[in-house]
Amino acid sequence: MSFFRNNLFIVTNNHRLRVIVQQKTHPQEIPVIDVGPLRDHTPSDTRAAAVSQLGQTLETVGFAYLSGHGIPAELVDGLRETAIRFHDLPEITKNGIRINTAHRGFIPYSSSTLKTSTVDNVSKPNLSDSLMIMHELSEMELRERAGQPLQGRNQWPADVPELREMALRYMTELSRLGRDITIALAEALGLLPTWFLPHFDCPTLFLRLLHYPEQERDSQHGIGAAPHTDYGFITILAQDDSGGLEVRSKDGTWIAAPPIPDTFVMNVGDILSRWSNGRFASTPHRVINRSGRRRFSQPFFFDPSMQSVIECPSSLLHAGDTPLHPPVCWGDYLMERLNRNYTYRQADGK
Ligand SMILES: O=C(O)CCC(=O)C(=O)O
Ligand SMILES: [Fe+2]
Repeated sequence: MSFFRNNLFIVTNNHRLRVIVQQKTHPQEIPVIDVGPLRDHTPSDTRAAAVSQLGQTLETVGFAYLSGHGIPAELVDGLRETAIRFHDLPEITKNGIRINTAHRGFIPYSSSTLKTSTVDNVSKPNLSDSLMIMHELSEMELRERAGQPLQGRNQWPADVPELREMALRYMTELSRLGRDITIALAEALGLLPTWFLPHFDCPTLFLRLLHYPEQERDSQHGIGAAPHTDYGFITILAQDDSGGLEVRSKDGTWIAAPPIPDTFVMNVGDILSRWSNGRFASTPHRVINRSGRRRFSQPFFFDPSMQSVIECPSSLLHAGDTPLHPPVCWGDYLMERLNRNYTYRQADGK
């Protein structure tokens, strides 16, 4: 169908149907937004313009490239190189830090399937493996939060000791960026700039160091990441130069989101979409590694505190409207999804 929709047909004078293939490039679809002005919180015209551009893009596309973010390239590339050293370790070593019940550690192939995907009926596992790192807790926090979901120790690989410091620095820097964006999102919604902040007192952070194996370029078998939306608030992604990330546009076509140097790809997750009563779009995306080599990416998920109750602010509703969703506790919402999508959390291991 999309072939007929996307192309122009003309009947030539010898009655042959000629197809003028219209290369569907979408140069404007995922804009690059300079978030430099968002780092300074004092009101200014440039700040207001960046807030408005971010808001409009997230309402329509749900995805944006962020430039001017101030995160050193040396840190982004350094983390990727360190992640590659981890993925190069023997399988037996990586399996020594297999994912724990606090959702931290190595996730081998075939252990995550997006069964809760609202996009596709997905049953095949994703073709990737990864190291999952979450917010790091001090000894005191570990004691205080003992027994609570997702509050445990990260599992650091002893054979790549530099990974710990690098990943923690990366999470600190990206949390700073996440916070600046959170303030801007409140402003874009017409709320007080600080409106979301109390919900991020103990943010739920995920840094996933993903590796997609080499696949034949035109392989029909296996997809790196099946079409899905992210569960949470916002995702800030760095990817290597392989390409392969695709975003579903409103008309159903898949558009490429290739890497652009010195930018991150940012997208809205389901809980932000829900919080904004559907105003911000949680857009489906997928990964197909057609590069003919391994692909590495590092999504950072910036999410609320586990206890946070997500309820659409009444000022976002027009008179007489009711919210699209009832209030939900973020921690409950998240655990329901993790329990269904990760085989290691299921008693039968399936
Ligand atoms: O690897 C990528 O580029 C995207 C990964 C992704 O969509 C995810 O982990 O949710
Ligand atoms: Fe995703």
